[in-house]
Amino acid sequence: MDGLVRCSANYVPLSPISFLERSAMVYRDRCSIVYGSVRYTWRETLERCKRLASALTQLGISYGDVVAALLPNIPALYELHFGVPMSGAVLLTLNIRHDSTMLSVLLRHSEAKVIFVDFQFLDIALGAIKILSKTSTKLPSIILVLDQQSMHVGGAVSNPSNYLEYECLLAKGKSDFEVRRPKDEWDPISLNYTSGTTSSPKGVVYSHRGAYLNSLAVVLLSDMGSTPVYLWTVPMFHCNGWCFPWGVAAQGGTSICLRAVSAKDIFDNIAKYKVTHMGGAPTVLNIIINAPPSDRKPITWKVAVMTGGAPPPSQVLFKMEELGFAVTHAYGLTETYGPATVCAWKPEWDLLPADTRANIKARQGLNHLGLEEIDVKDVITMKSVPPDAKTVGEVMFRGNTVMNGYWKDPKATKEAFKGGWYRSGDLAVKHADGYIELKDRSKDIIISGGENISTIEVESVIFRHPAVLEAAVVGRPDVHWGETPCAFVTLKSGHSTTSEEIIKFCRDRLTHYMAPRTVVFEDLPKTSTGKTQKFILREKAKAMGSLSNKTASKL
Ligand SMILES: Nc1ncnc2c1ncn2[C@@H]1O[C@H](COP(=O)(O)OP(=O)(O)OP(=O)(O)O)[C@@H](O)[C@H]1O
Repeated sequence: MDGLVRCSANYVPLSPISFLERSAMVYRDRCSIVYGSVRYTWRETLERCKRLASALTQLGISYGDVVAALLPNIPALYELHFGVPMSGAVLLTLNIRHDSTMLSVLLRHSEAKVIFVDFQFLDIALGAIKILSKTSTKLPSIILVLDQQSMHVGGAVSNPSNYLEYECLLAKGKSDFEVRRPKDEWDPISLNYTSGTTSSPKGVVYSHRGAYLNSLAVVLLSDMGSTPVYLWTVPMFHCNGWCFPWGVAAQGGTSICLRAVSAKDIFDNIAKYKVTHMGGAPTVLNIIINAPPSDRKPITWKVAVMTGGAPPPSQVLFKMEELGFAVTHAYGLTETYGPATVCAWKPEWDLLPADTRANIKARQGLNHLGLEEIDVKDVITMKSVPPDAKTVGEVMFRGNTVMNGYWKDPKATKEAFKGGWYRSGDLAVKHADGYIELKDRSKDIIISGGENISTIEVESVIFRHPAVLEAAVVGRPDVHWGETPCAFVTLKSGHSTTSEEIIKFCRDRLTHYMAPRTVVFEDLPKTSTGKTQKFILREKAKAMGSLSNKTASKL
């Protein structure tokens, strides 16, 4: 249209940096971060983040450089979510459960210039740098985070090799540093490697714009008003803590940081700080509902919990509500900045029986406000599947909260966006109300005698058995059926059962071909983001050999 202009008065690149700047004005003397006896206000957090950004530029960090962090959920990691982008750089949050070899692969691939290392993980980081040094001369500089709080609690923490220490680095920075804003809102703000559940981790690039939009979307979908109290039970290294470091800042909330997560810590901190919001994969919910009575404290106000990252069994949702938590179910991938859908709750469902409500809530729902569209499509024709709750297709996403692409991997990026949609690799059905329900990851689905078996469906039935703590189902190769369902089950402490009983329990509730034919009792291997590593279980099932060789092929 004639006469209209895009200029600095009406167009500013979106960036979550502005959330912090605003909160430092609006909520200046309110508490931003609590970590044991450490406390900051929003004014102090802005000042510390500016000092951090300034100090990084003094180290030679500039636009587009990667700055890595190997830190648990402590204040430094929260500050890096702002300080690094304020220096123009890209934040890479590394999984603290990686070993030196994996870390060296990610540091090489990302070309990180600096790495912030928690004192607990220094040996792992040094191991990674040693491996890197065999093939590269460009090694990241280490900034050691000594963590004052753990020094108080744990006693001796030293800095033997005199690495530059985090607080000393901040002291060198200027508090009046002029923040480097993104030149374009599509500029990268962070780099997140996927969990590596199904293959090697892939480097996913988030933009300032996407981070801004997803942060506001998670605030809205979790009903977060101003000044929430957020308990950090989601790892900030996973999809930037589902965008909550930025989202909580937008609302001037207080972050309660935790170095590690246990049932006791969760209940104690909820009670002590009157927590209003938290999040976690279904494994975290499982920790809560199975907490020993001595660790529990009554929940007498609404604590909103967002769950996602893996399918939450309806039984787990049911028990959480019984304890008084208000659970929101979201679904997404690293490639969608974490949460991308929400099982948006409708008031009329409140009147339904509790188990029906839990079944409804176990569905993954529809796109949140920040995402343009989600669909379940036939991968060949790209047509939407009918909303019949039966036809399975692939979940696909389109919108402003889908990644920019994979870091230094144009081929994989092109492949992921084939057909104009981001292809998730997840299989789902669509219900009559449009809500989607995940059935499996395409790599996990079992095909037995030509029939598809949703492992999520079988697992949710096993979960209902009173002795079962956790369950994962994989395909066991079979000469006759192709595959048969094989369940790996962890029992609750003090409980016992048999394979036959679990099989019968499933056969009473599922069509026979879906019920497991093998049951193994053991602890499930997990990624640090709480996902079961099914590839390890598949290897175990493969090693067992075919059942049909040994028994008559009768389902
Ligand atoms: N609410 C949910 N319900 C069911 N599954 C979920 C939910 N949220 C996430 N997931 C699963 O987690 C996957 C995304 O995981 P993430 O991006 O952390 O890494 P990953 O896919 O496990 O790792 P990799 O791609 O390296 O194998 C989704 O594709 C989906 O299978």
